[in-house]
Amino acid sequence: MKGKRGRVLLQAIINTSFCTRTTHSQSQILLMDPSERYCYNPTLRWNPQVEEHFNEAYGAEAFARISKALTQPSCYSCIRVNTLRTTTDAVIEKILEIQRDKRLHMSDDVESLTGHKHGPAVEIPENGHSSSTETSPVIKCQIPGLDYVVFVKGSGPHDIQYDYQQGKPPKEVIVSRKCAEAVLRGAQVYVPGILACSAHVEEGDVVAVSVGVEQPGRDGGWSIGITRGIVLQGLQTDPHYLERDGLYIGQGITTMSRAGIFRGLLGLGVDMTDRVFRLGSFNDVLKGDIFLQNLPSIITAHVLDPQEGERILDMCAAPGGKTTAIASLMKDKGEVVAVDRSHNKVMDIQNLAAELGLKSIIAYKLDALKSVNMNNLIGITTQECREDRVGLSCQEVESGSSVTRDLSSLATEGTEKDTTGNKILHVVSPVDTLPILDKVNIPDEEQMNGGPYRSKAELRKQNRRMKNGPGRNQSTGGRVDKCEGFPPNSFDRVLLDAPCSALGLRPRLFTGEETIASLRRHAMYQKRMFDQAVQLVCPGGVIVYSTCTINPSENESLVRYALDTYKFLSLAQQHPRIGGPGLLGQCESSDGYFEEWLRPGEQDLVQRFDPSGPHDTIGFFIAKFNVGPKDA
Ligand SMILES: C[S@@+](CC[C@H](N)C(=O)[O-])C[C@H]1O[C@@H](n2cnc3c(N)ncnc32)[C@H](O)[C@@H]1O
Repeated sequence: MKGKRGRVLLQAIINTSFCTRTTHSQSQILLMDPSERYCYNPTLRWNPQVEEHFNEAYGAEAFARISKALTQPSCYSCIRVNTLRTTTDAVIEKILEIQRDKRLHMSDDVESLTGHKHGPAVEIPENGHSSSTETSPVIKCQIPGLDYVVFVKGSGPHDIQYDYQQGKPPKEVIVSRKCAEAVLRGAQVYVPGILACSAHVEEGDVVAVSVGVEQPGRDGGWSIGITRGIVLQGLQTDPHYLERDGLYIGQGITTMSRAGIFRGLLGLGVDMTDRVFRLGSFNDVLKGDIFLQNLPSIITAHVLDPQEGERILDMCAAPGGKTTAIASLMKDKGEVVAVDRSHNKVMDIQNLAAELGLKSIIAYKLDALKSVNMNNLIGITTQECREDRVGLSCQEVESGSSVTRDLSSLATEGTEKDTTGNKILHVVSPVDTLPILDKVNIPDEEQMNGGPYRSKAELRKQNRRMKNGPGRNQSTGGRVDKCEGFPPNSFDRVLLDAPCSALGLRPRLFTGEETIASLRRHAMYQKRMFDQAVQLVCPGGVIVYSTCTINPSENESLVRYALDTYKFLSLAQQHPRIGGPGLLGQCESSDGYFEEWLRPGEQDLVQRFDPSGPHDTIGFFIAKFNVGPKDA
C-alpha cells in the first residue's frame, strides 16, 4: 500500500514536471480559488506545427477563437425525422410530451433563450425560422425542402455548483475524452467511459465529472496516463490532478458503487443531473422514427438530390447516417449501395437501415479505393439498370457494349497482362497532378467477345447479383457481404463522404493527433477515392464530395495554406469528365457552405465559417460535381 501511494506521489511529481500546460506552482495551487478548478474552460491541444500553420493562416486571435469554439457543442440537437414512418409534427409533439413528462429542460430552456451567467447563449439563427416557434425548445426547420429536420434547443455553458469546500474536494469520476465529448452533446456516462473514481463512492453519491485528456508525453507523443480503476483522493497527488483544472463537464448521481463500476462492463454509471451544456438525450427515444444527425450531413444528402428509382453509391457509408438520409429522400424506391471497408461498420449500416425500415439499402464490405472493377464488365450500367427495372430490354447489358465503349475515354491499352491473362489498362490522367487510377485490369478482348458461353439465364443471374449483391439484403440477417467492385458508369449519383480529420466537428477536446503529414495523407486518400467515384458515375450523373475540415480553402488569401481540399477541387475541375473545354460537366464548390447549387430561397442553408455560430459543425466542406457526357 505504501509502495502504491509512493508511486502515485511520484507520478504526480512527474506529471507536474513534464506537463507543459502546468503553470501553477505548489503554493499557487493551495491558494487557488477552487472555482477556477471546478469549471469548464478547456484549451484545445494541437500538434505544434499544425497550430503554427493555422495561426499563420487565420491569425493567432482568430485561430484561438476557432479552437475555443471547437471545445463547445452546438446549442441544439438536430434530428432527422423518418418521414416514411411518421410526420415531423408528430415527432415534435412526442418530444414535447417526453420533455413534459420528464420535466426536462423546460425551465432551463427559457433561461437559455434569455442569456447565461457564464457567457452569451448561442442561438439558432433566425433566418429561415418562423418567429412563432422562436420561444419553443423544439423547432421545425423552416427552410424549403428541409421540413423533416427538427432542432431541439439546448443551452450553456452553465455554472455548476460543485459540492466542494476548501480542503474538502467533491467525490468525483474521470471519464474518457470520447465519453466526455458525448456527454457534452447530451449523453449519459456509461461504465466503459469511466477511467477513475474517488474512494468510497456508493450508489446514489453525487460526483463531479471531469475528463482525462491526452497530454504531451516525454517521448514526444501524447498519452492519457490514467490507469483504469485508479482511486482518486481529490488531492494534488491524484494522477493528472493539475491537468484537469477547468475540465469539469458537470455532476451526476452514481448508479452503482465504485466496485460495481470497475467490475462491470456495461450500463449507466453516472446519471448526469447537472451539465455545463444541456442538450436533450435521444438515446432510445422514438427509435426508428428519428435519427440524430448533424445538419451538414443532412444537407449533404439534400445536395446530392437523389431521385426515386435511381441507383446511388455511398462510398464510405458507415454508420449509414447519410445512406439512410438518401434512401429516405428517394422514398425507399430505387437502390442505395452503401460500402465501407470495415465488417462491423457494414453491420452498423445494416442495423440502422433495418431500424429505420429502409429496404432500398444494400450494404457491402468493400475498400472504396477498389470500387471500380473492370474485370466484371458483364455488369449493368445505370441506364440499363433503370430500364431493367421498368421491364425494358437488357440487350446492351448482356453484350457489355456500353461499358466497353465508355472505357475508351478513360484508358489506353498496354500490352502487359495480369496473372489471370487480362490485359492491363493504363489509365492516363490529363491532369498529371490528379492521380487517376494507375493500373486497372480489364478482361481480354477474346474473353469479352468470344469467351466461355453463358446462357441468357446465367447472364440475368449475374446482372441480378450486380444489382442486389451476392447474398441477402441487410434486413434479413447479420451477414456482411463482400463486393468485388462495380463496372464504370454503374451509378446515377455517387456520394463520397471521405474519411477525414473530422476537424470542424464539435465538441473536440483534443486535436493533437493530427499532424501536417496526416492532414496531407487524408487529402491524398480522398483524391484516390475521388478518382474511383468519377469512373463509377454515369454521364450526366452527380458526385457529391463531403468532408469535415477547418482547412482554409476558398478564401484567396488563404489558399496557399490549404492542406487539401482547395487544391484537390481545383484539380478535379480540370478532370475530363467534370470540367474542361467542350464538356458539359461543371464543378461547383463553395468552401463547404452549400451556396451555388442551392435552389432560390435555400440560401439560408449557407453556413459561413463562424466560430460563434450555433452549428454542430463549424467546418464542413461539400462540393457537387455534375459529370459531363464524355463525348460532348
Ligand atoms: C466520415 S465516415 C462516414 C460517415 C457516413 N458517411 C455517415 O454519414 O454516417 C468515413 C467512413 O469511411 C470508412 N472508410 C475509410 N477508409 C475506407 C476505404 N478505403 N473504403 C471504404 N470505407 C472506408 C470508415 O470506416 C468510416 O466509416
